[in-house]
Amino acid sequence: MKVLKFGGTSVGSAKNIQQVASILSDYQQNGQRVAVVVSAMSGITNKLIEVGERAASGDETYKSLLKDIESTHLTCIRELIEVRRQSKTIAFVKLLLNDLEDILRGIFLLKELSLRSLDILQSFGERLSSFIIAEYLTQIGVEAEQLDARKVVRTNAVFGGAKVDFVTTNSAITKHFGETDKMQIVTGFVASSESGETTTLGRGGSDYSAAIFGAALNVKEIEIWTDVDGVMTTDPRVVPTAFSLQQLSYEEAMEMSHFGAKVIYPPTLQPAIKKNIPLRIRNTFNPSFPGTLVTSTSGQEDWPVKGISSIKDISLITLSGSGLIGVPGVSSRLFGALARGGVSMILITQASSEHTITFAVAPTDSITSKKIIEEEFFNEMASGKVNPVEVEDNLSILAIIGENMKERPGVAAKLFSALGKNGVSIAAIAQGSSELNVSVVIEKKHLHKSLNALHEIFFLSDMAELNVFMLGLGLIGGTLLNQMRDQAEYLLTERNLRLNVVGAANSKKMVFSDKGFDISLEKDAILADGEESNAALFVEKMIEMNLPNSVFVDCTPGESAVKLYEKILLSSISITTPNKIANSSSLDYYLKCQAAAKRRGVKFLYETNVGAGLPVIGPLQDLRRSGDKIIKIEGILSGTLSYLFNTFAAGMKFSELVKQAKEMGYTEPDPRDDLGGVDVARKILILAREAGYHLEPSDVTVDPILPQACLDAPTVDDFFVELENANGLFEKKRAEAELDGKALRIVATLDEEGKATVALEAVDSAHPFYGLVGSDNMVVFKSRRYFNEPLVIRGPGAGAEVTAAGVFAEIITIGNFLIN
Ligand SMILES: NC(=O)C1=CN([C@@H]2O[C@H](COP(=O)(O)OP(=O)(O)OC[C@H]3O[C@@H](n4cnc5c(N)ncnc54)[C@H](OP(=O)(O)O)[C@@H]3O)[C@@H](O)[C@H]2O)C=CC1
Ligand SMILES: N[C@@H](CC=O)C(=O)O
Ligand code: NA
Repeated sequence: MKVLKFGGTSVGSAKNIQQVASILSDYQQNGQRVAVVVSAMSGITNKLIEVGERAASGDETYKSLLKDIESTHLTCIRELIEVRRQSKTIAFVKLLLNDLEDILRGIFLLKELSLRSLDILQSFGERLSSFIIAEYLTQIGVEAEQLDARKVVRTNAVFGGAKVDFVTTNSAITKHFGETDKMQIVTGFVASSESGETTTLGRGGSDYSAAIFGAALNVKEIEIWTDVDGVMTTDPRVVPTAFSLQQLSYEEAMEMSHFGAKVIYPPTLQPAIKKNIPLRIRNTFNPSFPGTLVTSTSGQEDWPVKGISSIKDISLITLSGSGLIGVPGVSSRLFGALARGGVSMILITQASSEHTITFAVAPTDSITSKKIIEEEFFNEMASGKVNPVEVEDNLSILAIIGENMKERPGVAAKLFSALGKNGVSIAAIAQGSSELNVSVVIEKKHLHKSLNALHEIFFLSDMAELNVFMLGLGLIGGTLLNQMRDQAEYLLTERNLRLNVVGAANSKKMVFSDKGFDISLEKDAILADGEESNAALFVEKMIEMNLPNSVFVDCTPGESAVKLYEKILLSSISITTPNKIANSSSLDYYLKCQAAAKRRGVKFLYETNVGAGLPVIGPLQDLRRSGDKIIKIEGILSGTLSYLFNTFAAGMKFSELVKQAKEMGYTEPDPRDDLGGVDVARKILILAREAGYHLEPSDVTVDPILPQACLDAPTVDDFFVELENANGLFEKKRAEAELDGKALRIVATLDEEGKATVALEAVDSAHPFYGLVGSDNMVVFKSRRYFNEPLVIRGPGAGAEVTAAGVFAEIITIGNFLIN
C-alpha cells in the first residue's frame, strides 16, 4: 500500500482534480491500493482565515468572501459532476457551507476569533475538497469515499497546532482501513481532540497527515504530489539549468527546506522518516516523471553537493566587544533573550576569537532583535564592554547541501573560489559539524549571479557558460564574431564551453539579452533592434545585469570604453582587448587598471596590443615572472609600416600602398596613427611598462616620418590626398637606401637605459630586420638569460584574422580561469 498526498494546486480546479483522478484511476487499474490525503483547494485556507478575521472585526464584507469560497466549490462541482449526480453533491456541500455560515455569524456577533474557531473554520477547506474528489472518483468508476480524518486522527486540545496521540490514532487508522476496501480520500491537516473538537496540525499539516497515515499503515512509500518535477538542484526560476534530483536523503531534504526549497517540509514527515518509509516527490502535471526519492541514504555518491538553496532576504546582526571574550554565559544570555522575544535565528557564526557573535534573522525580526540585545546587554554597552549592535540589511543566504561533502576536501574551496572570481564577497560563513551544509551570507544583489555560477560549478562541470559583452563590431570585432560563430560547435562539443554573447554594440546601436544572442546571425541582424549606443551606458547595463562568468571585449579604437576599464575590473568583470589606449595613456591609469584586476582577482588581458595575435606580451610577462631581467627590446612593431617598407619598390606609389594596407586590415582606423608613429610608440611604451619601466607617453621619442600637412588633414580622405603629394619624398628615401644596399625600417627600441625611441632606420642585408616580408613584426628581447642570443619572435603582426584570433584565445583563457 502507498499513501499519496495531493497539495492545494493539484486539487485547485476541476481540471486539476480530473488530472488527480486519472492518476488515482491508474493505481486502481494496476491493482495497487492507495490511501489519498488531500489539501484544501489552493487559496481556500487563506480565505477561510481571512473570512474569519473579517467577521471578527465586524466587517460585513465577510459575507461576500464567503460567497466567493462557496462559488469556487460550486463551480468546481458543476464542471466535474454530471448533472444527474450534481444535486446530491451540491446538497452535501451546501450543508457544509450553511454550517460555515452559521459559525461565521457567531464570530461576527461575538467579535471574537479564537484559535479554536479558526481550526473549525480551516477544516472546511479539506472537508469540501475531499468530498468533491471522492464524488468525482466514484463517478468515473473508482471505488472511493471521503474519510474525515477527525474520525481517526486524535490530538490534544491545543488549537492551531495540536499534538497527535499516536497510540489512539494508529489503532483507529488501522481499524478503519481494515474495515473498508474503498479508496479513502482523507482530509489532510484536520484532526479532533478526545472530546470531538476540531483541531488542526499546524504548518505543512497535510504532509503531516500523509506521514501519520503512512506510518500507521506501514506503507512501502509515501508519494507527495505537487506541481513541480520533484526536488530540484536549485530554484529553477533563478537558474534555468536547474534540474530534478533522482534521490536525496532525509537530512538533505531537511537542509534544503530550511534554506528555502519549499517542496516538502520534512519536520512534518517525521512519523514516516522514523519508520524509514521512503518519500517520493512527484508532479501531478507530469505524472510520467518518476520524481525525487527521499530515503535514509543520499544516493549518487559521486555528487558532493546535491542542492543549492537560498533565502533571498535576511539581516545580519553582530554583537561584538571586548566584554565578550572569555566570559561564560554570553551566548546563552543572547540566545535566551532572543528566544524569549520570539526571534528565530537562521544562521549563527562565531569566530574562535570570541570577540563577535553574528547571526542572521528575517528582516522583519531585525529591529526587534536589536532592541532585545540592547536591553539584555544594557550595562555592558553603557560601560563600553560591548559595542553598539550592528545590523546589516540587503543580504541573502545561500547554502550548498550534500551528505557526500563530508570529509571530502575541496568542496568549500570550490564554493569560495567561484564566488571570489565573480566578485562576490562573503559577509558570514557557517558550516554545521555534520558537514551537510556550508552556508554563506552575501549581498542580495549578487544572489542571482552566485546561484548561477555555483550551479554551473557543482552540477554542470561538463558544461560551462561564459557571458560575453562585445563593444565594437567593426573589422576586428566583426571578424571575432565570425570566428566565434564558426567555432561555437567545436567549443560546445569538444570543450564543453558555451559562449553566450549577451551584449553587443557598435557606435550606433547596442543590444542586450541575458539568454544570449543567436550568433549564427550576422552582426547587423543581431544589432537590428538595438537602442542608441553609448559606451558608458553599455558598461552600466553590463554591470547592472550582474551575470556570472562575464567578460568584456573592447574592440573599439577610441577612449570612450577605455576610461571605464578600472570600473569594469572593480566590478569583477574580466577584460580582453586589442585596444592599446588603456595601457599606453598615463602611467597612473595603466597601474590603476593592473591594480583593479589584481584586487578583484579577475583577468585583464591585452596580448593583441603588440604584434596582434603573435605571443609577445605573454612571453615578456613570463620572463619577468620567472626572474629574468629585460636589458633591451628592439622591434618592428607595426604591421602596416612593415608591409609598406617590405613592399615598396621602384615604380610604386607610396600612397597607393597605404591604401592597400588599409584594405588588408593592417592599419588603424586612421592610418596616420600608423604612419605618424603613434601606434608604434604606444607598443614600445606598453612593452617598456611590461618590462618594468615606469614610462609616460611623453618619454617615447618618435622621429616623424609624415609631413606635417598629412598630419593636419582634417579627415582620413583628405590625408590620402596630402599623402599623394608626399609620394616623391618617400620615393627619394627609398631610392637612397637602395643605393646603399639597405632597406628602410621603422624600428622601436627600449635601450639599456630604459629610453624608448621610434626611428626610421636603413638596415643592411645582414640585419635580421632586413628580410621581413608582408606585415611581419619582429621583436628581439635581450635579457640576462637571453644575453648572447636574444629571444626573437617573428610573424604577421597585423590583420583582422590574426588579431581577432588573439582576442578569441584570451576569451577562452578567461573562460577557463573563471569556470575551473
Ligand atoms: N587591425 C589590426 O591588425 C589590429 C587592430 N587592433 C585594434 O583593434 C581595435 C579595433 O580596430 P578595428 O576593428 O580596425 O576598428 P573599426 O573602426 O573597424 O571598428 C571599430 C568598432 O568600434 C565601434 N565603435 C567605435 N566607437 C564606439 C563607441 N564609442 N561605442 C561603441 N562602439 C564603438 C565601431 O562602430 P561603427 O561600426 O558604428 O563605426 C566599430 O564597430 C583598435 O583599437 C585597434 O587598435 C589591435 C591589433 C591589431
Ligand atoms: N595598425 C596596427 C595593427 C596592430 O596593432 C599595425 O599596423 O601594426
Ligand atoms: Na601579441
